[in-house]
Amino acid sequence: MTQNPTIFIDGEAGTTGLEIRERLATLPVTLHSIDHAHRKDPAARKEAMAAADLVVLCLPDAASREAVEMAETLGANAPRLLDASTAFRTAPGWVYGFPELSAAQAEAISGAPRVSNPGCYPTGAIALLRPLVDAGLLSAQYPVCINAISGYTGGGRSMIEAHEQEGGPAFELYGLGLEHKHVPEIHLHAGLKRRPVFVPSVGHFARGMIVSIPLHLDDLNGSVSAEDLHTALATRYAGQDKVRVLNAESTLSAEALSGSDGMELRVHGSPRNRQALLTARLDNLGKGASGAALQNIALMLGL
Ligand SMILES: NC(=O)C1=CN([C@@H]2O[C@H](COP(=O)(O)OP(=O)(O)OC[C@H]3O[C@@H](n4cnc5c(N)ncnc54)[C@H](OP(=O)(O)O)[C@@H]3O)[C@@H](O)[C@H]2O)C=CC1
Ligand SMILES: CC(=O)N[C@@H](CCC(=O)OP(=O)(O)O)C(=O)O
Repeated sequence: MTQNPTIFIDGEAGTTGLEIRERLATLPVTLHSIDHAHRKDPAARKEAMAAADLVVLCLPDAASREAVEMAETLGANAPRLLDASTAFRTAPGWVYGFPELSAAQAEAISGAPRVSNPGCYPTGAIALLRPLVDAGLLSAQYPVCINAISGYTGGGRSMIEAHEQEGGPAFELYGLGLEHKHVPEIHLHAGLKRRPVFVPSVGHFARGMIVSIPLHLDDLNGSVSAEDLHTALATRYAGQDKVRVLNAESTLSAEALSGSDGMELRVHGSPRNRQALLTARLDNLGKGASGAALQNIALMLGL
């Protein structure tokens, strides 16, 4: 009988780490944990890395970079890495962990030594934009503007405490310097040549997310209709179980997919006014983080 692969989650006690640990119960893997008191002890972490086939990093960016350096010191015994932080999502040598990105991406992830798990907002934005750029419907030079709202769990432990203990704001825009850490990732993996404007916001609800992108149809390539955009998305994601392309709605609630690892894409529009609105709805902790991590773990370990 062959042994189950061993996984170590560095940052297991954090928001993302805990969610991944819960989901791992559905896979034939052995989880190697370290005592909570030693969770930041370099020697204990290095030992756990050496014992693992795959290390999942659920750490802040700086700690993630240090963890990668630590894994490198193991030389030939270095485990494969899946990083949940923002640190390596546009870095050379890392494969972007969005299996639905293109026909070849799932295979690239399954063979990669280092995979970066996508950000929550980029998951929605890239899923909407990339197939339209690839199909030639949306020019890579289009001045894309992306609006998004997230549940407060997206801000990790400190934001969760602020909302649950002090009662956070009902709704707030942030990232108003237009330099949010997710913009480079969206810019690169959506295939855009022009840097998109990204306006995130957070609401006083735990989990859920909507990413929305308005488009002027007359500024797209050719005489494109909202239906053409829907068809391009439906064709790209046909047969995918996590990403579904659905019909337009008149209202969308951000919390509807809370607890799910799926994502819903829609194209809304006014044919009369030649305007469209692309939307992606997901759980920021599901397909936006831990659900995607589980897909990548299963691909990397051939499970
Ligand atoms: N929340 C979300 O929606 C998403 C988060 N992510 C990414 O996942 C990563 C973790 O985020 P999140 O889970 O929300 O954050 P949390 O703050 O909830 O958790 C981070 C965890 O890492 C631990 N930690 C911090 N520094 C070190 C260190 N030097 N060595 C070992 N452990 C350390 C923390 O311990 P302690 O609390 O004791 O300091 C904590 O357990 C981030 O990079 C984030 O960008 C990715 C997708 C979505
Ligand atoms: C609401 C909120 O604060 N969201 C976070 C994004 C979620 C996150 O930190 O995770 P990833 O970068 O790994 O996706 C933010 O805007 O910084």
